[in-house]
Amino acid sequence: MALRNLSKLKIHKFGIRQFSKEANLVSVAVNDKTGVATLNLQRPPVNSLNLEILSEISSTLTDLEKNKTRGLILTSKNEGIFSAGLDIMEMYKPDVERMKKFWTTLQDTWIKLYSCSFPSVALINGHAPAGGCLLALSCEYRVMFKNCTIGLNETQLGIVAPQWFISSMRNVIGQRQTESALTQGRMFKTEEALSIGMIDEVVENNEEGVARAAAFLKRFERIPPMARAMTKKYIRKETIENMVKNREEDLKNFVTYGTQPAVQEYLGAYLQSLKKKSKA
Ligand SMILES: CCCCCCCC/C=C\CC(=O)SCCNC(=O)CCNC(=O)[C@H](O)C(C)(C)COP(=O)(O)OP(=O)(O)OC[C@H]1O[C@@H](n2cnc3c(N)ncnc32)[C@H](O)[C@@H]1OP(=O)(O)O
Repeated sequence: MALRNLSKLKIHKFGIRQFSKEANLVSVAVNDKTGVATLNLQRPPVNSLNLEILSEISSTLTDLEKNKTRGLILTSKNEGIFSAGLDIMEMYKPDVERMKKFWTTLQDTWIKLYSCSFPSVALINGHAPAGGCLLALSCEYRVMFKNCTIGLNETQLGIVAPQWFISSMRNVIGQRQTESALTQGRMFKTEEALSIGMIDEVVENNEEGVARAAAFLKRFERIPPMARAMTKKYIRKETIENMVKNREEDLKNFVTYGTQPAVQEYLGAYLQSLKKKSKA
């Protein structure tokens, strides 16, 4: 078994090892035979990404890296919603200190996921707008349920996706499709996402999704992990370096832009529309 730091793991029945740490907004199960970790997002109702869940994702990624995980399946416990993206409550009428911590943690999480040495698959078992789409795009492969939507819809909310969100999409679907998608804030249905290469496979249900994700990860079984990881690092280097170089400025922009009255008004109206929809 390639896993190290076993003090953090406890062995469960059926050959699944589970992190024993008190993480309640995510759960992690590591398959004892394959070394593949499944990271479940579990913040009902919609897995919106607030400071706490991002901190848990971030620390879990650190643990997986230390434990020499052989692969990651990132998915949701709430079938029907992969993640509703950033928790708008973190941006609406914010406490600026928390807002800064929130954004810094999002940056850290993205850096860890985007640059992780192990292969990663997003099993998108529900809608994946905005920040949810970012998480999926940061993985190396995407398997998605039918009848869901995915995309960076920020412009529809009156906000602007940061450069590193844009690069994450451009690196998957190319410049032209990204420009068209982002300027419209377009959400793609599963089949549309497949046709432009935003996702790689469509599945009917969780069982099939897990099998397809595992099949992708199995491709690397005979590839020396070091060579694989270094190759990924070289390919993603420029995108990561650009983000890291500009992260202070990115944080400043987020706070300056996010606290502007016009942006707050848009966010408030958007929150209202979401709440009205859920009450209708
Ligand atoms: C501040 C400006 C800074 C500038 C740069 C910032 C760049 C930021 C980059 C990314 C931004 C984001 O990620 S913003 C989030 C964008 N997300 C969305 O637009 C998705 C919104 N949600 C939905 O479309 C739907 O909820 C869903 C399709 C994901 C699920 O639909 P469903 O019908 O199942 O659920 P409800 O719509 O009834 O929602 C239930 C419940 O959750 C609340 N909710 C939903 N999404 C969010 C969210 N992202 N943040 C906070 N809260 C959310 C919704 O209001 C309902 O609440 P109530 O039960 O209280 O009514």
